[in-house]
Amino acid sequence: MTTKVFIDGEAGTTGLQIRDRLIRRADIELVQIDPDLRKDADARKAAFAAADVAILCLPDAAAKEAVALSADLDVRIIDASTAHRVNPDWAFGLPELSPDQADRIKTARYVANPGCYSTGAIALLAPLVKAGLVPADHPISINAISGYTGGGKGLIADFDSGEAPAAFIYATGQTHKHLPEIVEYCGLDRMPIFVPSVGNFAQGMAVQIPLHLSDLPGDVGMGQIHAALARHYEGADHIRVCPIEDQDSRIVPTALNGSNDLEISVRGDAETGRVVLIAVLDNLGKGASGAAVQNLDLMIGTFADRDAA
Ligand SMILES: NC(=O)C1=CN([C@@H]2O[C@H](COP(=O)(O)OP(=O)(O)OC[C@H]3O[C@@H](n4cnc5c(N)ncnc54)[C@H](OP(=O)(O)O)[C@@H]3O)[C@@H](O)[C@H]2O)C=CC1
Ligand SMILES: CC(=O)N[C@@H](CCC(=O)OP(=O)(O)O)C(=O)O
Repeated sequence: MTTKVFIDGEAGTTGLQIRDRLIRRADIELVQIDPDLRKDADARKAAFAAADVAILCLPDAAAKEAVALSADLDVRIIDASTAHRVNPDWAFGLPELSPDQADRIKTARYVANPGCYSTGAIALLAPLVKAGLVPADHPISINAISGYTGGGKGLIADFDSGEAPAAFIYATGQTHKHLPEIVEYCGLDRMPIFVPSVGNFAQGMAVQIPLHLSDLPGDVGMGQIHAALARHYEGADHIRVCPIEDQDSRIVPTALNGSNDLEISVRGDAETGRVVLIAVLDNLGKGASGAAVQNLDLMIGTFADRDAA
């Protein structure tokens, strides 16, 4: 039996990539909508009614509207937007967050995909806070560089037209929309300082968290930080922790483009405890479309279980 999937916002940056990932799959049937009616409430409601799962690749307001439109229908939702990420009625779509998170996603009606920067920051920090190595109130700084597709059609147009500078730093006012989900799912009591930037490359990103280990309680070493992360992600299909022996190779934000993978490096000087944790991922892969398909696959597993029962 095929699963019927409606991608609401299919013509956008995230939607197109999800479509590319699903179009050739024999177990998926895409529910199509007339492109001219893509913002028409009745046409979208009919598409929701025809689908088993809908993936929302829309601005926040349109995503909320989609949830209202489909509330009384038998359709499960994956939302790529920021609208529902810290809503307790939604499962957070990072299956590697904890041992039971994948099961939560499998059975949820509503799944909220993490943001691209958040995926990197949470992957780096949440296991360390949970292990008690980084206190919840520790002063955390997060620096990141993203490819310009992270800004959707608008930013892509700026770079395509040559109007954008080679790189820029933004959101320095500390109100970036990913901060609430980073605080929530890392288990932090204190808002980090977050400094994102964009470079003149289409996709890929690196998220960096510097740590002075001497500021952490106890006598935490770089090896302990690496071991805690390696233990947390042991057996994960899409998150790898690089060997600690590699301290010299360049870290390249575009290295995982086209994949649904995320790679963690623990770099620094073990002697002085000046360490930087780095996550590399494709903002359109594990940071958006790849993650949505990973969550869809978990949810389809639920359908398969139900059909087999
Ligand atoms: N790009 C990225 O790296 C990531 C994006 N996201 C999130 O995914 C969502 C989509 O982002 P992205 O793909 O980048 O954005 P885009 O701007 O590239 O695409 C958004 C799409 O939604 C459509 N749309 C807008 N309003 C409506 C509406 N009311 N009804 C139906 N369709 C509508 C747009 O159509 P039209 O152009 O015709 O207006 C467009 O096709 C956003 O919430 C974004 O924050 C999440 C993770 C990463
Ligand atoms: C480069 C760029 O502009 N990036 C976007 C975040 C991309 C992303 O993850 O978007 P969602 O949170 O909507 O999922 C930004 O900083 O707003």
